[in-house]
Amino acid sequence: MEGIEIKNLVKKFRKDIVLDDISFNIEPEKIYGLLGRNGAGKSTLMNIIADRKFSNHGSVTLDGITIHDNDEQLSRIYLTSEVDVYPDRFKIKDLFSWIADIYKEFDYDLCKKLSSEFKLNEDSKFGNLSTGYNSIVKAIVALCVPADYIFLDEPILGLDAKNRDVFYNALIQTYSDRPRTFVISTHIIEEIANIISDVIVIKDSKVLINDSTENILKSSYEVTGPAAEVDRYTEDLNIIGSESLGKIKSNYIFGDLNDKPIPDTVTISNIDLQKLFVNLTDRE
Ligand SMILES: Nc1ncnc2c1ncn2[C@@H]1O[C@H](COP(=O)(O)OP(=O)(O)OP(=O)(O)O)[C@@H](O)[C@H]1O
Repeated sequence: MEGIEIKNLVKKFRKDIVLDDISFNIEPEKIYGLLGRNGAGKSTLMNIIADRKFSNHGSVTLDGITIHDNDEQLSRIYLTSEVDVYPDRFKIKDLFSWIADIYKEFDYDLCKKLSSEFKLNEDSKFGNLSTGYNSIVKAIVALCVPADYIFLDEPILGLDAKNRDVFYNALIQTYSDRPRTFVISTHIIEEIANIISDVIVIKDSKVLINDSTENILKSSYEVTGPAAEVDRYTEDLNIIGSESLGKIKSNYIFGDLNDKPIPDTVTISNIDLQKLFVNLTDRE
């Protein structure tokens, strides 16, 4: 199989099972949103895929070959670090040249271009960067390394609205210039909904969803109307949440609608990814 294949992965911290026998694939040339509540296991999963943390069981392969202790396969995977791996005293411009020396095909031109778009002061020392600029430096590096599978762990943490826009545009541009896979974990779902081609949702230590954004949105509905009629229409459906305002009720559905005739008083509309996520991950 082409791409990253995660098979029967188990990760425990002492007795806590963070990832419970999960299996799924990450395909070439797609932009994934990796979603999950705080503590769901997104960072842990990305660190295992990048071979920085070990699993208790299971395997991760890239194009059918194990990534574990395999430098050749690992050179095709890049994960932005949540811990600060760069020396504090490094000036940003020296940091960029240093990284360009390590990665022979590092896109130095793009790096310089992004640095200017983000108005990054390359004379600053890494250790003195603000939270936002710390994220920006890591994101710039991630967009310029020559890897085929790039994992960005909360890349927009601390970025202001303008710089989040710069980041999204840079991502779209570099992807269209050189399609490769990006896996982005974030809590700001409404902003990436239009960028990601696919969505992975982790809940209760399992992969709840791994599907195209298009398919997911096509199967997500809000059914609104008088409570009794809404409940009657949706009784056989996969209700993931509901809201009421007086006698009017909305039931949120994920999955197929039934063939029953839709009552005149009931309206059905699609819901956005953010609303779907909140309802799906809110349930016990
Ligand atoms: N080194 C560790 N030792 C013990 N428990 C850990 C360790 N690392 C992570 N955990 C636990 O594993 C779970 C998953 O953590 P992880 O950081 O992967 O979640 P996340 O989905 O990235 O969360 P967030 O969105 O809050 O960043 C959490 O309950 C966390 O406390």
